[in-house]
Parts: sequence; C-alpha cells; structure tokens
Amino acid sequence: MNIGEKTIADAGRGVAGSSGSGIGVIEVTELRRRYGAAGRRAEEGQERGGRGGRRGERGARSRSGARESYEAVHGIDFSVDRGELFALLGTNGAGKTSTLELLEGLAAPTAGQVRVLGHDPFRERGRVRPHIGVMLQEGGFPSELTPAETLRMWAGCTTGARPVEEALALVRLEGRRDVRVKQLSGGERRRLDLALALLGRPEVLFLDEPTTGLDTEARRATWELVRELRDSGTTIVLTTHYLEEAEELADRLAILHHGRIAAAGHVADVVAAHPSHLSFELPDGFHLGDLPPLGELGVVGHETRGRTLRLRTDELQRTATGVLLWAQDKGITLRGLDVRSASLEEAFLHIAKGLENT
Ligand SMILES: Nc1ncnc2c1ncn2[C@@H]1O[C@H](COP(=O)(O)OP(=O)(O)OP(=O)(O)O)[C@@H](O)[C@H]1O
Repeated sequence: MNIGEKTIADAGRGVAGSSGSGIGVIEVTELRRRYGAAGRRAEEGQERGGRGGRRGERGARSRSGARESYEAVHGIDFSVDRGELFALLGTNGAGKTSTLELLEGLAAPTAGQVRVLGHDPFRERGRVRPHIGVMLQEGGFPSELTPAETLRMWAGCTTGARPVEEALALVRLEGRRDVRVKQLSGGERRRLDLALALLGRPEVLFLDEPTTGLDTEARRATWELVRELRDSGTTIVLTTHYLEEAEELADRLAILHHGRIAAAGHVADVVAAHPSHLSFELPDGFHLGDLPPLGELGVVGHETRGRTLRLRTDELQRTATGVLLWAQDKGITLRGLDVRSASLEEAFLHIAKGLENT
C-alpha cells in the first residue's frame, strides 16, 4: 500500500537531534505537568482532544478534588529525530498519556519546554496541528455515523486529506465502511481512530496505545503499517503496554516510572543495562559455598529458593562457562538449568518494581 509522499515542513530543520544522526523533530526539555491545585492554570488552558475522549473526565476528576495536586510528569528530557519511532513505556499511571498530550499541544506544560517541528505545540497550535496526526487512547466518534461518513466529515476539516477510500484501506476497514460506528467491534474502532490520525498525511504521528484491543492479526497488520509510515519518513511517538510491540517497532524508547525517565535509549542498550540470569538446582550434598567464588564467575547477585540457585550476571558467557566447568569437574548434572539473557520485559519489570537504584 502506497502511504503517500510527505511534505517536510522547513520548520523542523536545524533543530538538534538526540542521537546526532538526524534532525530533532521533537525536543522535550525539563518537562513537567502538574494536575490539580498547583497545575490548574495549565489544565484550564487545555483544549479538548478534538474528537472527545477521556480528557474531559480527567479534568473533572481533578476539579472534584480526588487528588488535589499531582505531578504526573516530573522533569523529563528527550528528543526524537525525523523518521524515528520513539516508544514511551511505563506501568499504568507512569505518565505516558500526560506526556503525549503535551507533545500533541492538548495541554500546556507546568514547566519546561516542548518543541514539535520547531514550534510550541500548545501556543503555536495553528503552525503545528496541520503537520501532526493524533490517535487518542480513547477516541470518541458519533456512534450513528459509519466509518466512511466519519472519515468524510473529518476530511472536511483536514488540509490535504487522503481520499476516504485510501484511509479505509490503510487500516483494512473497507469491508466495514458502511456499518454504523456503534456496531463496530472495539478493535475496528481502534483502526478507525488510526485512519483518522493518518487522514492528513502527518509528518509527525502520535499513537496512544494503538493496538490495545486488537486481535493478533490486526495488531501485526498495524505494526506493518506503522513500519511503512516510519520508513517513508514519518516521525512517530507511541505509547504501549506491549513490550513485544516496542521491541518490534521502536528505534529508541523511554521507560517512565512515576513521571520520570527511568531508562532510555536503543532497545538493545536498555536491555543490556540489566543483568542476565542463570539458575539451576543444587544437587544433594552441594551448597552455595561449594561453587567457585561467585565474583570470579562474574556474578553480581544471587537468590536461593529451596535447592534452586539463581545467579544474576552482566557477563552471562563467563558465568555459564564457569558453572558448567565446575559441574563437569564434580561430575554432576545440573537439573533445571536455565540460562537467560536479559530481555526488555525483565528490564521493564525491574524498573516497574522500583529496583533501578538497588
Ligand atoms: N486530570 C487529572 N487530574 C489528576 N490526576 C491525573 C489526571 N490525569 C491523570 N492523572 C494522574 O496522572 C498520573 C499519570 O497518568 P497518565 O494517564 O499520564 O499515565 P499513563 O502512563 O498514560 O497510564 P496508563 O498506562 O494507565 O494509560 C496518574 O497517576 C493519573 O492518575
């Protein structure tokens, strides 16, 4: 599927990129967002997300005083280069959507700065909006309209919109073009949401949990589409709870924890910063102290559960070789032997449990 040529706004040129390899399309500096009492002024300036969604509810929650003042984004910095896909990860409430809304220009930061294509997306919304596409976490469509009608209506407010049929085909909704939105499945609505975000052929695309609720096939099709968009030069920021999605798609990522960036970089680097594991059952008659000194094996920590010993290491090959040579020397078989490289999931869980500084 041809996803179309991009018009690259000159506004983005000349902004330094983080990796040094490209042009910084998005620049985030010391960004903060506070909800409630202290952040009310910023929230009062907040616009609704165009197609509704849960932002109104959130404002109401804040005004009802459920939580008077809360800093959801706590001084974060990052930048995204042109044609790069940057993923924001984190547990529920980590601050992903709060950050994304600032990038989308839907709210003003309490402090710090955001630049999208060289402009402030909140104050210079008119200059930024035509170049960005936004897929909210929960879009709101008129339920009586069909996807084709919804797209046609939205195309009327979009400069240089794709033809409606092309947008439907991109998200594989051609067969559902004339079904009322209220009769679409959750996954189909999600795809309609994506079609709306793609309608204006955006240079910068913001996707808030784009594949939540999609079945495996639809998820993979969305990944393929997102990859094609990125390869054609679209800069993409997405949030996701699927670590596999981040591993599949992201050039770089940041893991948020309590509104701060706990880890960031290329997926391989984030993973490499976390230890690998080797575990096995200590044979009867053997104890931890019978192993060679753990430090010499490159072990940085260990746990025992019953007879099972779990070693943490930054040098998996050295540790595994040392343990296997020891077992061979003693003539023993290590039952339940499991040698496991660090994964994004482990890195994520480590951060989510707040273990980063332990
Ligand atoms: N309008 C609001 N008023 C007060 N607190 C809010 C408001 N909106 C969000 N929060 C709080 O800010 C924190 C960050 O929320 P946010 O939605 O950004 O997290 P998230 O990482 O996107 O979570 P999820 O994965 O569940 O979507 C949460 O603790 C949330 O309760």
